[in-house]
Amino acid sequence: MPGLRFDDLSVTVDHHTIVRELRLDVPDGAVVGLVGPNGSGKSTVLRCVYRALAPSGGAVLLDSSDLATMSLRDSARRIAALTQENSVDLDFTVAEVVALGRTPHLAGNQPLGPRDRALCDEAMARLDVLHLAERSVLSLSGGERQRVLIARALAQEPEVLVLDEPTNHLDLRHQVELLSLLRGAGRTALVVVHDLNLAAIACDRLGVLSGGALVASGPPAHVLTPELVRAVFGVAMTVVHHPETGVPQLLHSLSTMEESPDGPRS
Ligand SMILES: Nc1ncnc2c1ncn2[C@@H]1O[C@H](COP(=O)(O)OP(=O)(O)OP(=O)(O)O)[C@@H](O)[C@H]1O
Repeated sequence: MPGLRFDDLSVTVDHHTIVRELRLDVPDGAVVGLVGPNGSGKSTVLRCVYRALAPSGGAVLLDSSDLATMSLRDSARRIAALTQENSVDLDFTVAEVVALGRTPHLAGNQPLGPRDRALCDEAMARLDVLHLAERSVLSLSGGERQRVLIARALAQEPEVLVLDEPTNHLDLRHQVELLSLLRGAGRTALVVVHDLNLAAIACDRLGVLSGGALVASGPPAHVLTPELVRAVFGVAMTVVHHPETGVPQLLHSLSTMEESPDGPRS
């Protein structure tokens, strides 16, 4: 079961509590989705995993060890992140950006070895960017860049993948390919997903955040009820089940928006 564990994690910034006593497990090999409205604390939780933020209370445990007790280099070897802040503003080639994923495994200025190169090539092939290897990342489309950054995370060979909205910018085929890859990789992953239907397909379990607190967690079929979606997102949805897989999917129409006291929201 060890993987990632949030042990009463709290984050307070400027006397404002953004994440409140989060208890959630991401079991070894499982894909867990974090969902919730804008500003509910999802990215903040991820930041504590890739250590851009330190918890104000509680801890994040990796294989039962508190991340705060590990060196940054050690956790960087074990955890790869695709973040909202990831930027590729420098004029690097795709191959160079993906190679950065190997940095935590290399000593000093040690160059890439044959195994490092093979891992980078494999990651680029899996994300369908191998043909772009020599292109400048500055010349790529948004979806191509996103795939390059995910390839970099995979090339790192992490124990845990932390992905903040990985399907952003991706077209339908690349969304499906990425989610299949995540499902098939057998790698522990914590993923922020806005699209509840994609989350239901891709994740073994979901954690629902609202106002910084975990309000539900469990398999998508247990969590994604019309009542929960209405309470957390303020939208009335119809839940149907995929005829072959049984996975829940949410249907909505604009007429199902909750009415505000002033009338329907525009
Ligand atoms: N450094 C900070 N100082 C003050 N407030 C912050 C800081 N970082 C985050 N917040 C606030 O904490 C809340 C949670 O932010 P967070 O980015 O974790 O939300 P989120 O669920 O990922 O949102 P979204 O779906 O919009 O990406 C927001 O209201 C945000 O404005």
